[in-house]
Amino acid sequence: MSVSRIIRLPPLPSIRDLIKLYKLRAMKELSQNFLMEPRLISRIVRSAGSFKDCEVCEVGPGPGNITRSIIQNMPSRVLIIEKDKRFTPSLELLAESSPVPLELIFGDVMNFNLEQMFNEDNKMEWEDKCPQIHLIGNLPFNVSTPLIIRWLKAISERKSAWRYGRVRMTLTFQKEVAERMAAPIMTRERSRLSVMCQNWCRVEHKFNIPGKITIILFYLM
Ligand SMILES: C[S@@+](CC[C@H](N)C(=O)[O-])C[C@H]1O[C@@H](n2cnc3c(N)ncnc32)[C@H](O)[C@@H]1O
Repeated sequence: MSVSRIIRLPPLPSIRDLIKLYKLRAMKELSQNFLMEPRLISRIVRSAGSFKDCEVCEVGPGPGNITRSIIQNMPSRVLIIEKDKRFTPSLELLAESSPVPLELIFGDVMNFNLEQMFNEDNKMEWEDKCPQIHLIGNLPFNVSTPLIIRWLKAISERKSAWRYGRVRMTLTFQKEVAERMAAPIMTRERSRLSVMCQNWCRVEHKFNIPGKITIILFYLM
């Protein structure tokens, strides 16, 4: 007998319907832009690897489209950090129907310390295997680059989420920025950003999304 590896969510209105119902227009001034294609969303989540029994923290869930797919991949717990309170009803609805604990935090991820956010039982020694914790997010470009620089500093100090060990991250970046992050030595794209990222992480370019977005998985060295 084959066992399904995807959790089925109870029937929920589609994200498209929720956006209409709660008038969640993407605000261009906040660089908001929602991914609507289910196959693309599930490809992003799959590219992060297995979430089974992991604590997953998603930054910038918006109406919750990536969040739904994360939940379906059987994590032990999901934390979401969102700046824009307009998404409250849509995210609360998802939290109510989620078969795994889903905790909403409203705030700016740039001011957020992930030091106490995860289960102490998931803590690993740095040299040991990666902990069952994953960070994921499709953030606006004006946030994702300063955020990764901030997180690289936290990694170097083994602070914030990296107090729990070599926590993996799957994030989206503007294509040109991603190319610089992943650039091998002696290439045109090689830059200070390449050195900073690759000093601390194994940078894996996963795939490009039409519209100049690139998915990058960071494994820590
Ligand atoms: C590009 S949209 C992506 C929405 C959704 N995850 C998707 O992929 O369709 C970025 C999301 O990040 C949120 N956001 C932007 N800046 C943020 C910040 N500093 N802290 C937390 N969330 C932020 C926005 O409100 C928005 O919901």
